[in-house]
Amino acid sequence: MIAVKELTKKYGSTEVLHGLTFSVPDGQVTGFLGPNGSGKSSTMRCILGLDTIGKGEVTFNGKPLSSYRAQRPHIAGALLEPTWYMPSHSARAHIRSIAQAAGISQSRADECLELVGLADVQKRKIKKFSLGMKQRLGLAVALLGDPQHLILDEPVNGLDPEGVHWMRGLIRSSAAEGRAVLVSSHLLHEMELTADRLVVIGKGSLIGEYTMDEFLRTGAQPTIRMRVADPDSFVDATSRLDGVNLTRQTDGSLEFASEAPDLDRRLGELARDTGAVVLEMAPQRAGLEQKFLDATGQAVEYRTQDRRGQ
Ligand SMILES: Nc1ncnc2c1ncn2[C@@H]1O[C@H](COP(=O)(O)OP(=O)(O)OP(=O)(O)O)[C@@H](O)[C@H]1O
Repeated sequence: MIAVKELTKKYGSTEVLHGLTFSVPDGQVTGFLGPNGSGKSSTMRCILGLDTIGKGEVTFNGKPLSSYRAQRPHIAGALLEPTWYMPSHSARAHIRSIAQAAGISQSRADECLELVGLADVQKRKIKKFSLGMKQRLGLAVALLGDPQHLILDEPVNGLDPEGVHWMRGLIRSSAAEGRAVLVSSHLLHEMELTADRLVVIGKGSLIGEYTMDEFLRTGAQPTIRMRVADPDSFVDATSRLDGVNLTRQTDGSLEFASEAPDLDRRLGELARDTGAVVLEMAPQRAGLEQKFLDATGQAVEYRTQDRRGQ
């Protein structure tokens, strides 16, 4: 487990992380979300000891990363941006030199290239690699030490749909094997499919730490969308229901929201009692994107101007 406690970070005299505390438990994927400039990359660099920390501490299984010395590649693997490489080196030369410096066997380096699907192009110069191939190579390097903790900054950047699908599988299986995985992404739908839990930050401060279900449920009224054959008469009948808010949608469907947990049963019984022909009935839940915008609305540093001035 990675534990981040009261982490502060300054660039010059400007403090950009203000006492962040959160954890990245084993066996789960923790998504790391925040608007642009909120401090995700800085936090990841501090966790890995690549940037100096102001106050606070970061521990891996209860100990600072610096105390692991030679075992370090087995404790933490990371894919950060930008990945350092020599353009004229082949993928194989690149990963083999890093493996050698870390005391890891050449055969493990080859195995990692295989794992990320680069075995066939291992002799090609990295300068000829696409962004997605460089991401795969960066991941191969992160996996070299078969680390217990994985830290991935925007890992699906530049990947095509097949690559995104593959990366999701790799992240999920890494956690399923017991690793603690911290992953940032701007692709919120992707995060919804990949992460078990979320750490959300804004302007260098923690907004919250949630399970994915908790985050998607918070603040939302249960809502059900219905399509019925004769919406007008069904709308009249719904005046019998207490505490239910109705919104008529432009496509003719009806959206019912209520704090009551038995909204689906009440609507179903009403349809039965009034003989309404139900064409569709489905619970709605706010997606991660809407939840993210709601949670971080006050903490956005760089906001797009709405051209309509609204
Ligand atoms: N090397 C640096 N020197 C000075 N300020 C920096 C440096 N790196 C980051 N910052 C500042 O620290 C703050 C956090 O930046 P950081 O890159 O960590 O955010 P982020 O959440 O990763 O952003 P994004 O989503 O856009 O990648 C920003 O205000 C940024 O301008």
